[in-house]
Amino acid sequence: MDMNGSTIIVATRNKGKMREFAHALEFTGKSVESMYDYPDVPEVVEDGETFADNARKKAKTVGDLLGQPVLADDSGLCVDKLSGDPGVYSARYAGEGASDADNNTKLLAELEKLQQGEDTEQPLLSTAQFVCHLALYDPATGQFVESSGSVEGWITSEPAGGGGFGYDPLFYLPPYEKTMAELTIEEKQAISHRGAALRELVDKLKSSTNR
Ligand SMILES: O=c1nc[nH]c2c1ncn2[C@H]1C[C@H](O)[C@@H](COP(=O)(O)OP(=O)(O)OP(=O)(O)O)O1
Ligand SMILES: [Mg+2]
Repeated sequence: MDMNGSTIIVATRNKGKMREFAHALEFTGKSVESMYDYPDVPEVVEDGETFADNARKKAKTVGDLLGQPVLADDSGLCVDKLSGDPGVYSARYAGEGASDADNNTKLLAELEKLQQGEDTEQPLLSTAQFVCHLALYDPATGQFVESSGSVEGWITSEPAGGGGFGYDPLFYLPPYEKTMAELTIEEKQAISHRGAALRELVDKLKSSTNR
């Protein structure tokens, strides 16, 4: 994969993801661009059945349009007591155009419904995983380089923290006794699904260019 350009284009409009990519890719010395730098690129319909399908679709659609390598991230939250929901529907769990706050409210409502009738009220409602799939697509070759990562935690009924984005305030990490939203960006990067996927992708790119 030819990544010798001076920019890395990420096919996202999520400002929380953008912050994390800019931070994680700072070491490359390249500028990290998002779809806010390419306002004419249309929204890609995320109709895949898996995170991988959606990540590939976003990278390929935007990469073919711009004629440059493009990185895409498809990610979400899989909650065990909800049989893996919201999964690939995480961004629109509370409906099309839902805000993070709307989605968080919906998630707690669904889990609290399941708790009705239980006499013990405890804040940790279910185990859950954040999952991230990355796809880097080069239109010059039609090739993809892909990676993925996940992190295990609990959904808490007591939201906390102002960092991160999305479901982070509800994602409790017992080893830290904190939610993901209470971690610094460095701490989140070190343990998160996206951090793990990014490290795997960078390793793959390094070993392919050193061959
Ligand atoms: O680290 C995370 N911390 C908290 N929440 C997260 C995280 N990572 C993904 N999530 C949630 C946010 C959104 O509800 C969905 C991603 O949906 P996803 O389609 O991949 O992203 P998006 O629509 O926000 O932006 P875009 O498609 O332009 O990259 O999962
Ligand atoms: Mg999306």
